Amino acid sequence: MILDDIIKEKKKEVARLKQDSTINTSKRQYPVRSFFKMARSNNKLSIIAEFKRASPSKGVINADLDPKVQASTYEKAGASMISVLTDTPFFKGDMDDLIAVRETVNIPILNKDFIIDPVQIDRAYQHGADVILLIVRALSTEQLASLYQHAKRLGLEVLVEVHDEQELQAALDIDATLIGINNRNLDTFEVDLKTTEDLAKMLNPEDHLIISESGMKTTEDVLRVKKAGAEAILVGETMMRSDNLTDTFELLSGEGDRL
Ligand SMILES: O=C(O)c1ccccc1NCC(=O)[C@H](O)[C@H](O)COP(=O)(O)O
Repeated sequence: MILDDIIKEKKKEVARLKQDSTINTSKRQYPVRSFFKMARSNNKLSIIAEFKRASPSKGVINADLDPKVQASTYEKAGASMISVLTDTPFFKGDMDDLIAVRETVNIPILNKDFIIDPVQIDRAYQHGADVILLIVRALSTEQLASLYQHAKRLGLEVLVEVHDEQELQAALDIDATLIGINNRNLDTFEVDLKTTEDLAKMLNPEDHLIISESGMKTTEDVLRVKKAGAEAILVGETMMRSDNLTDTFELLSGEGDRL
């Protein structure tokens, strides 16, 4: 299973990070921005645009893009947040990508990685992330609760990612507010937007902000998850392959034609 392989690598990375004396949360130079407030004050769907060079399901997507150029274009095109994949072995990203994006834009930044230890949260915080990702599938109940609390203590928001009812219950048990419903099954890589339709029914929009993640390519895709209750979408591949991001944003806002 790919997630097991990724977590194996993360354990090695965490061991290295624990020896890294430059990780220090007091070194953060940026204010923490709230994605939740931004999305709630937005009277339309919020778009989270992802910087993702490669992925296990698609291989290399676009290895050569400059994170500063791409981030600046995302911000100008109307992104509410930028998700930066900082995993190297499987996604060909790194923390320098996040640092470059933080230096370039003013909107919130999500550090998309496979977090299993507080040291990864400290590193994300130090370098200017505003939101971190916790994938329920990758964590024990205890790890999920303690990593969530660690991030909240630093003032970060936490996107808690789920793919089925049991995982959603785990997210509800820790009182998560930002719920990412991943339409991609991380075992099979199959993408089904019905995942958002099914799980969103279990959530109360007053208490939870639903972010539909993965597999969105067309206006119809977006309208479908929006109708199911998503207030935000997280889009990687479609953004990274786009040669006209203004058009892509228009289409994914539900304001244009089929991509
Ligand atoms: O994208 C993958 O292949 C993948 C494989 C294993 C774990 C995570 C994976 N993706 C991370 C993501 O959640 C997506 O990058 C994100 O939702 C955007 O998806 P997409 O718009 O389909 O690129």
